[in-house]
Amino acid sequence: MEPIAAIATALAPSAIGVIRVSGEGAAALASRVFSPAAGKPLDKCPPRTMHYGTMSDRRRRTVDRGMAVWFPAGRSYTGEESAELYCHGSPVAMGEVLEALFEAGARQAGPGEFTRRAFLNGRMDLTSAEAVMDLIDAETAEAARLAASQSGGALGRTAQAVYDGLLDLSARFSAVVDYPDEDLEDVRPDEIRAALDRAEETLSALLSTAGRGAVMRTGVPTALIGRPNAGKSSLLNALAGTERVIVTARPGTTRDTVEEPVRLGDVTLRLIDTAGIRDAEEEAERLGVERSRRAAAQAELAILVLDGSAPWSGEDEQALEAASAAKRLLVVRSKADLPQEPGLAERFPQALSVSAKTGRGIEDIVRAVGGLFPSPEAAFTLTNQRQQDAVRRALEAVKRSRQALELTPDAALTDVEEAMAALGELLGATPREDIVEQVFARFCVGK
Ligand SMILES: Nc1nc2c(c(=O)[nH]1)N(C=O)[C@@H](CNc1ccc(C(=O)N[C@@H](CCC(=O)O)C(=O)O)cc1)CN2
Ligand SMILES: Nc1nc2c(ncn2[C@@H]2O[C@H](COP(=O)(O)OP(=O)(O)OP(=O)(O)O)[C@@H](O)[C@H]2O)c(=O)[nH]1
Ligand SMILES: [Mg+2]
Repeated sequence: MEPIAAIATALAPSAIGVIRVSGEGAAALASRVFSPAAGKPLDKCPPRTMHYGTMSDRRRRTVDRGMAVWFPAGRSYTGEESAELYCHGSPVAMGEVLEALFEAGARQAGPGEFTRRAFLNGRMDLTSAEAVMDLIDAETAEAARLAASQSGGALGRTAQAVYDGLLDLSARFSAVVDYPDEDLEDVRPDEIRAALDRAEETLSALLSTAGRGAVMRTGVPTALIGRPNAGKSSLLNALAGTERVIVTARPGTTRDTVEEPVRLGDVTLRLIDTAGIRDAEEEAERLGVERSRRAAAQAELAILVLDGSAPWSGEDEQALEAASAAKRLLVVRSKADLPQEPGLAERFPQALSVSAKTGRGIEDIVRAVGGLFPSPEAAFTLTNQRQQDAVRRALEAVKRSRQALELTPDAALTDVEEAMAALGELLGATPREDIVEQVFARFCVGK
């Protein structure tokens, strides 16, 4: 394809900046802008080796000294002939080098265009391409790890295995339907049933993780809920390891919700400190309490903070109710360094006992959160709506096929093809051609 070029690194003064070129004649094109110090032009140097030299602008004046490499077609990221120039990370100098590349025949690459070419050249499926983008955008270490695994094809392989199973099924099916006179090994209904059940199982497992990917990308929205003075703000500070929010001995200190990302073990929480829940008289506090309830309702996790040194009260009751609106609930008894109120432990035997003051029990919270949000298997985690939609459609079609099988096998085949089309979308493959190809390859019809 036509050569494209772009600055691949951030446009900010930095130690090194990389310019990338990909497409037909990329090496020769880069050779007109980069001259190796050793004398031989870059495209005559061995590929995939680094060379030191000078970079020139449009008028062949030296703008930088750096390194360059070229990759032959078939052995590069995009699959096309490519080159990379390693300049000093000066936005201005790199802009000049890029202009020179344009003058030599490249055009500016669009967003994601290198990866799109890698996909078009069959070097990765669509889920891997998406994972490359997810990795770059990852805000949490966990999300980065997931994306790295998926960019290597973990999710794609799972979807591909389901696709291959359905392809095999429909290929046999089609052969029977299209060539009824040929002596073909018949497709046994129980085999079909088993194959469809396997597909359904895997697709269900995939769908059950939907949403988890999105939560992980930015962290788990987590509301700290409790009555005034329970110790919510102190707990946030203890978990964050800094005095992020105001703590005072006066009940009703926190009014507005305050959010702070906190990494606990493998999981990043977006901790939301909230106003203590009670029947507030003053308007600002009342509005604050409303926000607390809303934060809990929208949270993936609520941490209910009960003052371990004080008896259960009606306000705790209200807080428990508010916290229960979250998807998950973790109960903690605070102020473990003070004499404890025995009634609370009886009422909530599972509650963790923590002290923001001494740090006792904080490790238990980290462990509990890790248990609530275990690192999902990359092969089964859908990270976006597109993937979710495609898998949901595939699953529905497989279920329909399973039902149709008992009555109208022809309809069952149509549904299998629909499931494949949905998975094909997920992977970026095209099913129809594959089916035809397999029918002839595997069954030698017409021999
Ligand atoms: N310098 C540089 N670093 C980079 C990239 C890049 O394009 N250039 N990448 C771009 O995003 C990422 C790495 N991805 C890459 C994937 C494949 C190949 C590649 O050349 N593959 C060949 C050779 C494999 C081998 O030697 O075993 C191939 O698959 O045939 C390069 C980078 C991150 N780091
Ligand atoms: N001894 C002891 N005191 C604590 C602990 N945690 C909080 N406190 C005290 O309890 C009081 C209230 O703490 P906060 O963290 O402000 O409580 P809160 O739940 O945020 O209260 P509001 O913002 O009013 O809803 C303060 O005087 C804290 O010093 C603890 O672990 N041990
Ligand atoms: Mg507070």
